[in-house]
Amino acid sequence: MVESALEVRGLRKVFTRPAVDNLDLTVRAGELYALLGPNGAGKTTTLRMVAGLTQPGAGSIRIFGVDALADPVAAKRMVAWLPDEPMLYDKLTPMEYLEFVAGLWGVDAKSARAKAQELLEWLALWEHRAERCEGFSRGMKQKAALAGALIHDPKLLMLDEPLTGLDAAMARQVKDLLQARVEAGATVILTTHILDVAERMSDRIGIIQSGRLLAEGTLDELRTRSGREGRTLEDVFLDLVGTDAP
Ligand SMILES: Nc1ncnc2c1ncn2[C@@H]1O[C@H](COP(=O)(O)OP(=O)(O)OP(=O)(O)O)[C@@H](O)[C@H]1O
Repeated sequence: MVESALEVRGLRKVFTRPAVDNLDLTVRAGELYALLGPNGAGKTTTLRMVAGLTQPGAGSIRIFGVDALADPVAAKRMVAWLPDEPMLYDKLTPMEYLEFVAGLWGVDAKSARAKAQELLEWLALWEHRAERCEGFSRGMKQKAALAGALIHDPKLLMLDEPLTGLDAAMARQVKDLLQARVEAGATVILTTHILDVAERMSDRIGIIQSGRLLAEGTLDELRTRSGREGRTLEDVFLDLVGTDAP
């Protein structure tokens, strides 16, 4: 049986209204899972609960079998979370930033430097390794933050809108890196409003609306479910959620 990277059951979070409402999700180990939904559907809130950044009102979260609510420290060691507007220590160079983050995770200095070099090369930041991040473009900062999220080799990587605001070349670098992580055995969950990206990159897709799961499966399974064989993910998505833009 394939081990689940993530099992969310009956997850609930209420602010003034329910943002996540009795949500079930299953993400298999080693897949790239796209979590889609209209604005305000509850995607970020869900992933923030999985990352241990906000407490659910009800429900359970298991990460590689570990109960994330009962044992948050063990769960967090396996997880990386990249928000849509990540925070960077601007006064540091990317190399210093990565060494700093690696230190927080207890990665030894030699492995940290090797890993940092590998990530910065992947993301075309190696030639900027000695420059302070404060002079970086938004896309370069986003890539440096992604490298920081990967420095401890998380088994489960969750990214909120990782490609938004990136030009074509930078988006390609990030997509290639994520795909390489999946090929190396990691599990990736990303949210995106760019449905072409979800269509091309993901193994499976979950669509949520008003905090509830509308559908989950491969693109073909979603097509069959919505009676839209041969159609694009955009057609299927709009059918399932109604006319809301993604
Ligand atoms: N800290 C908060 N306080 C109050 N309401 C919140 C808070 N965070 C999120 N919400 C509300 O919860 C709902 C779900 O928001 P969330 O950010 O999870 O949606 P999303 O699917 O990620 O949306 P988007 O695609 O626009 O980023 C929204 O109605 C939002 O206004």
